[in-house]
Amino acid sequence: MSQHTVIRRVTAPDIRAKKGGDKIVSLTCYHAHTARLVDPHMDFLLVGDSLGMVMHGLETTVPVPLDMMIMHGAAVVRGSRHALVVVDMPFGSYEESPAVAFRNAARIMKETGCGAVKLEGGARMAETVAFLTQRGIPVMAHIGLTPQSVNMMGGFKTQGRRQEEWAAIEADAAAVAEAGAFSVVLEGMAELLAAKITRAVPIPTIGIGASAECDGQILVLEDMLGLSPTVPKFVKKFAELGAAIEDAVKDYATEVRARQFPAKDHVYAMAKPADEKPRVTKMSKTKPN
Ligand SMILES: Nc1nc(=O)c2c([nH]1)NC[C@@H]1CN(c3ccc(C(=O)N[C@@H](CCC(=O)O)C(=O)O)cc3)CN21
Ligand SMILES: CC(C)C(=O)C(=O)O
Ligand SMILES: [Mg+2]
Repeated sequence: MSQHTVIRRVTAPDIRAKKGGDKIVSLTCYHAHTARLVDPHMDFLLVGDSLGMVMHGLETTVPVPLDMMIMHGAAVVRGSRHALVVVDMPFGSYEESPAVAFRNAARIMKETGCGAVKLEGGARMAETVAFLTQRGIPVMAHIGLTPQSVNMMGGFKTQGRRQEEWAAIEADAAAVAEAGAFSVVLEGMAELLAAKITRAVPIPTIGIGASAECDGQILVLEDMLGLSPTVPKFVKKFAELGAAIEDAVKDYATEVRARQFPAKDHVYAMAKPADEKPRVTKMSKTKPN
């Protein structure tokens, strides 16, 4: 074998094949440097439209433009090499018709190099899911709490906590599976409903606020790292990076004001007269990619 082992990226069919097997693990990822760190440990990376809220300070995902998804999607593809990259289709880029959805999904695939797209909606989007998958675009569906419908739901509200809501959500899951989605995100729904859907559909379910009964799990990276100012109840913080960043920033400010930084190690001396070649300054690398 050569020194550089060729790593084949995870594909949408690889994820599909995990139904009922090993857990599928994923996180959202919005840019290249976090992708590099997260990628080796994930089955897929989602460039979620939550990036509009998390990275750009928007109040909902509704205003997120297609170009924003493409710019961050391309960065995540460049920063990763193992995991499947899935890019969210933003509000307004796919609902109008299957043809519009195909045009925009194709742009996302061509301009980012991602391996699949995700869109929100169940039965009402099934025709579009079929249209895209029949034309070469793997689709992850997303049902339950669908944040792009926040203005119809009257807030980010947990779904399926009353039995009478179940039939419609179960029908959504069945419809996107039948239409050819390779997996489906179940967001913000009662545990018993997520369990029932996971048993019923032939494609893997990816839970967020939907219990451990799903075939896989996803969280927003910044939420589990402790970087988001507020998080939904379903988030567990695996680190407190917000506090760590604040500590580092305070230390920097203190040292600059105390004239302790920059110190000797951080400054350039004059070139010696004998030096002919101009010196090339390289940024130090912490880890080879
Ligand atoms: N940072 C971040 N994390 C997310 O998980 C996330 C986003 N942003 N933006 C897009 C959607 C919106 N999401 C949200 C946002 C808020 C709640 C929330 O406040 N839930 C309430 C329960 C509300 C109810 O059931 O009535 C909670 O207490 O957790 C849930 C999901 C999930 N997604
Ligand atoms: C929360 C996940 C599933 C998502 O759609 C996003 O981050 O936009
Ligand atoms: Mg999303």
